[in-house]
Amino acid sequence: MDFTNPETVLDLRNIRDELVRMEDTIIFNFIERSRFPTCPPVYEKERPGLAIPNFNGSFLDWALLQMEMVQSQIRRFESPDETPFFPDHILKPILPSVNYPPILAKFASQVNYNGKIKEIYEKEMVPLISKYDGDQPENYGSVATRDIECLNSLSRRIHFGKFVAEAKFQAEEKMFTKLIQEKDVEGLMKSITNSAVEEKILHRLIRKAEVYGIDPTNNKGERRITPEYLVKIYKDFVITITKEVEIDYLLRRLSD
Ligand SMILES: C=C(O[C@@H]1C=C(C(=O)O)C=C[C@H]1O)C(=O)O
Repeated sequence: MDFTNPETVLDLRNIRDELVRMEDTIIFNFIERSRFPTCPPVYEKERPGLAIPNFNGSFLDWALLQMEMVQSQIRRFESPDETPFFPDHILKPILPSVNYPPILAKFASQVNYNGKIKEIYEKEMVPLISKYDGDQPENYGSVATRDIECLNSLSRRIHFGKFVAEAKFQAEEKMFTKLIQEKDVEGLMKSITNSAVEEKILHRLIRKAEVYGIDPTNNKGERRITPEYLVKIYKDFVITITKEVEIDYLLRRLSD
């Protein structure tokens, strides 16, 4: 997949191959996060002892914002597959523009589900992937660093739904145009859903969690990530929100 060559990006086989590859990134980021407890103060706004001057947000919010401000200056968010959590705060790149050819509709950057992704990650995923429910102040920096890696990999995977939607729209433009004009959300959901692909993903995740999630030298049988939790995260959140992105993108597509 080469973002300077739109044909390679809008080939659904290439997109699905990239989604498979992203599974490994997400699983290994979860494994790294699973070394630490939940550390609730990291996610609390204006937590006493963690208060950051002149900033209204949590310790994680502050760390994520700083990271995005730095990475925006090295051109990260020029890439069509990167979506910021703080779009109003990214800075002008210090590198010359790559001038990627247009791949998605002009409104694509407005389809941003990072607020929802971050809320679900903090409330639903962190309790499932953390070592235990507890606090470890000496590791707040490590926890925020791991969380940022998890959030970025989840965001890229879920917002790939825009490429999936564009590829599907171009492959069946007449059918999707009718559904969009009729604002038939149910019909759109039915048309974009491929249950066989989803089932294959969930079965593969179980195998990957069984293989990656256990230290073969660990004779206590301790797991670093459970297959059940990984399937729940993908089924209830990752795939579900990816399809919301697809529908949102398609409902706007005729405005391009
Ligand atoms: C991503 C696609 O669209 C839908 C979403 C999927 C997912 O998020 O994994 C998988 C299949 C489809 O139901 C696709 O068709 O590959």
